[in-house]
Parts: sequence; structure tokens; C-alpha cells
Amino acid sequence: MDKDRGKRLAAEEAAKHVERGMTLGLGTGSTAAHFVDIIGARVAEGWPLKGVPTSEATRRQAESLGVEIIEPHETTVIDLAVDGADEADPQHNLIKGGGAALLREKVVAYAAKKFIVIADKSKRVTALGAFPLPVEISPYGWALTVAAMRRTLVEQGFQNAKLELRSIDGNSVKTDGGNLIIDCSLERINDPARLEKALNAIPGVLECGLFCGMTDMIIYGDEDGVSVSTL
Ligand SMILES: O=C(CO)[C@H](O)[C@H](O)COP(=O)(O)O
Repeated sequence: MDKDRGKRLAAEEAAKHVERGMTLGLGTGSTAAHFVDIIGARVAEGWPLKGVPTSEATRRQAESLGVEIIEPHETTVIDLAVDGADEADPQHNLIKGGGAALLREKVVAYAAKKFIVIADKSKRVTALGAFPLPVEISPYGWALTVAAMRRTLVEQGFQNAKLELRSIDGNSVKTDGGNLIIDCSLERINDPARLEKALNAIPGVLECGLFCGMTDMIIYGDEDGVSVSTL
């Protein structure tokens, strides 16, 4: 399957929901990058559009395409947010954070009047959990926070959970906000909303990569076209 063509087609379908004058939440990752490209092309055609980026990488891309950037603290209105996902289930629960931008992505998606997820069809699953769940935590006392997360996961029935500080070449990955990512290898997640709430209740956890009850529409693409899921 040509995943990149699926991502592009999904982004093109999402762009049909963009109207002149909108303030857009711009997601992070290879699928969201297609959407940002399309927004850049619209701006070049003269459309008045503004973008709230969810990462420094997206900010650089949008700026290079001439999209006017709005800082998240400069607005209380986001008309439409479009972002990718690592996994999505039929109830529109998501795992996000593979690109280490989940806190900013969730702030923007939550604020948006409408949140559309775009993904190649490989991201569609019957139940979440094969993709390790990213959790963004504060660097302060991070080992204490990880120990608390481990206890919570056991309480939630994940006796075999494996928690790993995300690192590259021996260096811990820092998010754009200077935070750490803990990747939690779990088995099937039967109640994502319950797990999201339990993890987010731990001091030091800034956000967990489960996005439950936030997604209005998921557009899946593959080489043949798109399918649109609404609840
Ligand atoms: O959550 C994310 C970044 O934090 C991305 O949306 C997610 O990882 C999907 O990325 P891609 O579109 O490259 O597969």
C-alpha cells in the first residue's frame, strides 16, 4: 500500500472543510504536513487563513509557505484543527504522540470547534494498544512520576506494562516544551477513556496520548481514495 498517497488524499479531503478566514489548528507529523502544504497553496492563491502550529516543525513549514502564524496564547478561537494519529478505533478514540507533540496537539484539538483526523488506513484498528502509548511528563522528578504511572497501570489491569523513557542515541527526547516522553507498551486497551483519566490524574503527567471523545471526523486514505468516519 502506498501510504503516502493515502495520507495525501486524506489531507485533500480534510481541506474541503476549510473556509476563507478560518483560524486553523495545524497538526504534526507526515500526514499533517500534507495538510499544511495544501493550506500553504491556498494562502498563495490569496485565501485569508491563519495557523496555530502544534510543533516547531509545523511552525517552520507553515511559515515557509507564507501562512500567518497565530500563537496559541493569542487566540481563544480555533475554527478547525486537522492532525494525524498513530491509531484510531471505531469510536474515534486515538493514540497520538508518536511525534512527541501530544500536549500541544491536545490543547489545540480540544479548543477547536471541529477536530478532523487524517490518516492512512493502516492506522485504523479495532482496539487501541498495539502502538506504545506515549505519555508526556515533566522532567522534574521524572522517575517518581514513572513509578506512579507503573502503579496506576497495574491498578488498571496492565500487569505486563513496559515503560520506557523515549531516547535517541542514549539522549532522552525533549518535546518542544522541554518535557519527556514515556512510551508505555500495553496490551489491548479496553477502556481508553478510563485509562486516559487515570494517567492524567498523576502529578507530573502533563498529558497522556489517548485522545477520547474529541474527534468529530476521521478521514482514512489509501491509494484508491478516502473513507470518512463520523459518529
Ligand atoms: O501524534 C502525532 C505527533 O505527535 C502524529 O500525528 C502521529 O504520530 C502520526 O504521525 P504520521 O502522520 O507521521 O504517521
